[in-house]
Amino acid sequence: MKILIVGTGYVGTTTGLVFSEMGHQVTGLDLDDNKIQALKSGKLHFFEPGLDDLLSKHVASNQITFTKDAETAIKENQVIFICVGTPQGADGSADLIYVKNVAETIGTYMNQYKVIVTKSTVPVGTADLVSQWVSGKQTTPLPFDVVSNPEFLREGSALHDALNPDRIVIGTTSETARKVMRELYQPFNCPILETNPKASEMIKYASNSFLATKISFINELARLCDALTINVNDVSTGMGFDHRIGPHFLRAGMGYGGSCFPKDVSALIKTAKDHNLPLSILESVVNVNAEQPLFLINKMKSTLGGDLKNKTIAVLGLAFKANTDDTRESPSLVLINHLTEEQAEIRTHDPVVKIKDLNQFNTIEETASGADAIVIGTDWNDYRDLNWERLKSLMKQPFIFDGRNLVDKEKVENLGFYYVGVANY
Ligand SMILES: NC(=O)c1ccc[n+]([C@@H]2O[C@H](COP(=O)([O-])OP(=O)(O)OC[C@H]3O[C@@H](n4cnc5c(N)ncnc54)[C@H](O)[C@@H]3O)[C@@H](O)[C@H]2O)c1
Ligand SMILES: O=c1ccn([C@@H]2O[C@H](COP(=O)(O)OP(=O)(O)O[C@H]3O[C@H](CO)[C@@H](O)[C@H](O)[C@H]3O)[C@@H](O)[C@H]2O)c(=O)[nH]1
Repeated sequence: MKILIVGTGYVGTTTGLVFSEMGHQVTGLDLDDNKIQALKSGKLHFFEPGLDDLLSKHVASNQITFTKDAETAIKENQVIFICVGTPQGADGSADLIYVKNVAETIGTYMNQYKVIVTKSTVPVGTADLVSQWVSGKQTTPLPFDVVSNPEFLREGSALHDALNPDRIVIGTTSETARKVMRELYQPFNCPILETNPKASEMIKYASNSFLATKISFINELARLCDALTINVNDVSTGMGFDHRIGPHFLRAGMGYGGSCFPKDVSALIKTAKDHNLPLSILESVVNVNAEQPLFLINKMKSTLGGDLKNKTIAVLGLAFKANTDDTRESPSLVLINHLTEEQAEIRTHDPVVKIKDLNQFNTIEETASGADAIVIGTDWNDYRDLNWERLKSLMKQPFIFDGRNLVDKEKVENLGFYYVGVANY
């Protein structure tokens, strides 16, 4: 099949490469010239393990090509995937400006029947809006169908997740489009749910919101565990053995971040408010998440003598989680903001992310030099087993605040560190 992917970010690039791998002829379209130039030369413009090999392979064989030419790309492809961003708007809703722009561009240039597939995360009712936006730009009425096909991949394991999804959701009312989607997903060995566009759109928000709820649940419980000196990791493990609960997304830490959970939970809350049906559980999920970095800040204050003014804090990790260069809504950056408000001196490190103006150092040793405390901000494997003896000799005071419960507490305590995790006893 000939497939057009509009938006070559984390989702679009991964999706395009997975379809290339399945033998389809893929075109990636983006407005951003830098991204297109990089991708054309086989270079990934973001960090995502494993994806660069697949990119060079399929660029070399021409199984995937990249362009900025929307008109030609739309005319030449019958199946079009919309993979552009849907960031959080000022009122909490998903901003559909990029989706609208793509839909109108398709309407302007389409020359024959198209299957328009929305992979971006979009609120309930967007499939109807996409139809209106496409029709609104057509000068001669041409047939098309809109399909909702949400994406569930995670950054850091995007390729694995896209190749091995837990499920595929196809939301359409068109038999023709359904057949095309079935053929496209035929090689995948997972449940395929066929439903209408609205249910499909809701499944995506419900899934992310439920996962965020699990995280806020365990984070709030961690605060109680901490007060009772109970190891929350043991509690998660014990709960997780119950199949009805499951072991995943019960890791206590600094709260969830990233380009999805914060904005998607917020968008679902806004949808509910618009229908006068407040989602009180999700509102609490957001509140707990906003408070969570303060748990660590308060621990730091009480441990380091009441306040953090002029204390030198080495923050290890800037990405919102391990194995990505994405810092959108990163809990580590939220923590750094709090530390800055507390007038702490901050030194930072990340194996992949480079941010100007963040007093960043290339090595962990440099970052820790003269520090009153090390904070683990991201669960990078690189920080799991450090040369703690050496770091201790470089630090002013041997304090570790582990926002991810990553470090071996016993080991560092035996080396003379004072360790504080998130109810990690
Ligand atoms: N990142 C994830 O892990 C993930 C997972 C599942 C779903 N999603 C959803 O997928 C969507 C995309 O997310 P992302 O993280 O890949 O975003 P991204 O910001 O990495 O990429 C979006 C791309 O779209 C391009 N773009 C914007 N308008 C365009 C236009 N009119 N024509 C062509 N290109 C255009 C941008 O230049 C950018 O390269 C969002 O709705 C997101 O919620 C993301
Ligand atoms: O037990 C856990 C699991 C995750 N997190 C945090 O939660 C956030 C999100 O993590 P994760 O879900 O692994 O990353 P994303 O790439 O944001 O993926 C989520 O968001 C995507 C975009 O919608 C969806 O496609 C995925 O299914 C969904 O997992 C990160 O800050 C994690 O550190 C925790 O604090 N505790």
